[in-house]
Amino acid sequence: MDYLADERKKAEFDVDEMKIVWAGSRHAFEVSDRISKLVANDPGFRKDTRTMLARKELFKNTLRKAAYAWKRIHDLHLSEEEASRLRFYVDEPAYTDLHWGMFVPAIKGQGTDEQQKKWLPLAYKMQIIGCYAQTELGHGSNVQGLETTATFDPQTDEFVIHSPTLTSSKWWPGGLGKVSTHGVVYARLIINGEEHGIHGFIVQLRSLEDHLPLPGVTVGDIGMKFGNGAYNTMDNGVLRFDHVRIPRNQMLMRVSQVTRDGKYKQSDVPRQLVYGTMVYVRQTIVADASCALSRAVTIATRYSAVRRQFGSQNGGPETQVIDYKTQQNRLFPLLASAYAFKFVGEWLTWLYNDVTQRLQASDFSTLPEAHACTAGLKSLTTTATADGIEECRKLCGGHGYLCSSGLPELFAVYVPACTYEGDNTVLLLQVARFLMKTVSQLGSGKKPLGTISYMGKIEHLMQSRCTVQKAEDWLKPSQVLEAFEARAVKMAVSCAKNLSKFTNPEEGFAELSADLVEAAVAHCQLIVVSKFIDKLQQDIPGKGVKQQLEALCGIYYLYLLHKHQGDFLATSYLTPKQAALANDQLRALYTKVRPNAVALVDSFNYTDHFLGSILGCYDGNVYPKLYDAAWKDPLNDSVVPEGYHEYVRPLLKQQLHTAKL
Ligand SMILES: Cc1cc2nc3c(=O)[nH]c(=O)nc-3n(C[C@H](O)[C@H](O)[C@H](O)COP(=O)(O)OP(=O)(O)OC[C@H]3O[C@@H](n4cnc5c(N)ncnc54)[C@H](O)[C@@H]3O)c2cc1C
Repeated sequence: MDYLADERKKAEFDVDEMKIVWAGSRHAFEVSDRISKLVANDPGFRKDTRTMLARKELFKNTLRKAAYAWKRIHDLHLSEEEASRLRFYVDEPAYTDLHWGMFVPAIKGQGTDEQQKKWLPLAYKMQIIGCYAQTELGHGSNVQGLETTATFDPQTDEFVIHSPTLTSSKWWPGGLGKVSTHGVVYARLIINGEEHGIHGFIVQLRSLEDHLPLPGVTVGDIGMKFGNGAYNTMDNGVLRFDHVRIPRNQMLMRVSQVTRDGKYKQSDVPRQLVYGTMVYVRQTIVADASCALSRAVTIATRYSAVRRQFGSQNGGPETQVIDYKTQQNRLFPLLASAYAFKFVGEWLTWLYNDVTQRLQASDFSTLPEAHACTAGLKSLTTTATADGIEECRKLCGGHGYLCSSGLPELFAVYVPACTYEGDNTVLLLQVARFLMKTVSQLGSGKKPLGTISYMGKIEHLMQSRCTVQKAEDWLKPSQVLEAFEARAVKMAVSCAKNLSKFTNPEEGFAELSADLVEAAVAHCQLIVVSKFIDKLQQDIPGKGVKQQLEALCGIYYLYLLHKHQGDFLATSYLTPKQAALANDQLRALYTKVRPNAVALVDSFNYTDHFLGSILGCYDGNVYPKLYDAAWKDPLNDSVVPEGYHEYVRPLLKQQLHTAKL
């Protein structure tokens, strides 16, 4: 029986068409739909309660699943697109993620054609398994502080890779601890006693015969991480080198090279190419954010429609918690954010392709802007998603704290996204530097491009005032864009003015860094809002689909406007009355979205297998499932718990004796 059938009947739009919008195209929907069902119905991918497994068992289980996934991909002759969907739906953080997500892109982005020809076929066939070994015990964000050395030996035409200090130990690379045979290792290049900065080297770590570490290599796992199951399926590792020798041609030499006679030279390929890889990796992280958030929101929305508390009138049923305005005010902006992040992620994929094409034509004009924008969006979307998953847990009350809700695990797996591939605050500071540079160049005739082009309208934006007179005026895209642009410009200009008061700019940057981060956030929120609005300019078929997306877009920007109204008021763009009208419109949109909420999360098309949540199950039959699951807990495998007679009974006996009962 479908306990959410009545909710589904309320939908005012074509859910099947919305599924296609969410997937990106009909083709993408069909592939995703087919592969998600294939995974859900294959007993080899059964979801176990990972939290109940000890670490060794957990890891073994993950190895089995990842290997099984690999086998299925081969047996079924899946295309690369299908294979990547399969790995996604198997949903087990494993060495394969980093092999495909970091090791392969690093070789593609930084290896010469010859190096790619040699290493990529081995990596594609998984005859070697690779990790990405950059971070060390002593340094992560500050890459220039890495201490591992790669010293060129002209006698033997080799590099000697060495870890000179404890803090130079590689620390964190996923897949390194137990599985990888190779790594792209980042180290300081030294030739003839002279330093040439940090470079990547392909280093074999373990034997391809018996998988033992090669001489001079000390490697292991760094230990348990946050949560019990979660990211502990991954073998994040520690690695030390004791004068390990590798051939010269294993330095990744697309951008800079070391010749046979020990000369260091830049190749024809410009250094900026490395940014292309970063843009690629970060756009995948933004796509992951929309996925993780939509998953949490599905669980919280379905459960909020099932759960009833208070408000019974004349003996009727109690109120569904989704009908409380406070619940809507916490849940619907997250639902809207999931869609917003999806669309900005799609646009980032376009941006990556555009940047790649331009780079091939030696056009680097858009690269700094693309770099700042991917760094900022990675930061903005992962922070909002991590916070959003935790909010969804709270939206599910007590039951959200049970592992069977799927939310604790989702949170524990997701939250390191705020740290890996660049700490979110450090990334926002990079965006702020870019903003300050743009402001400083405004008078020079250099035209700001792409997502920063609004800075070209600085004179107008600095003077402009909001013209909203009634709540519905907040539905005009041009009005909304101007509000977000004016806020972003004014915050950036205010930072630039304050910075100019310092004689030492770096001192000023450090002192004002908290304000700079806020200006960067304002800029990034503008990007997300504008890409959502752009999406709505496209032809979107299907009854009511566009209207629902318009309502979600409105919720996204009006919620931000309400949350950050201090910014908008302080920059004098809005009056308090106009801010209040924005809030009135926001409430009206909640009412519009409410009957469609369950259908809007159905549009993500997640199987129960993928959701892994009793609270989020499609049929809404939550209570019997929770009750049954409780009895499967290992603690319930006998009536009297192990340890009771040993520890509790003697104490009890003692108490009974003293109390003379
Ligand atoms: C689950 C997980 C997987 C990972 N996988 C890999 C991997 O596969 N390969 C790999 O090489 N690495 C990996 N890492 C490491 C990761 O990339 C680093 O942890 C990350 O870059 C942050 O660096 P850090 O640890 O040095 O943090 P720190 O830079 O030490 O951050 C500590 C605090 O200092 C603040 N801070 C730092 N610098 C500044 C500044 N200039 N101004 C203001 N505040 C600052 C930060 O905001 C943060 O609050 C992984 C990490 C995790 C958690």
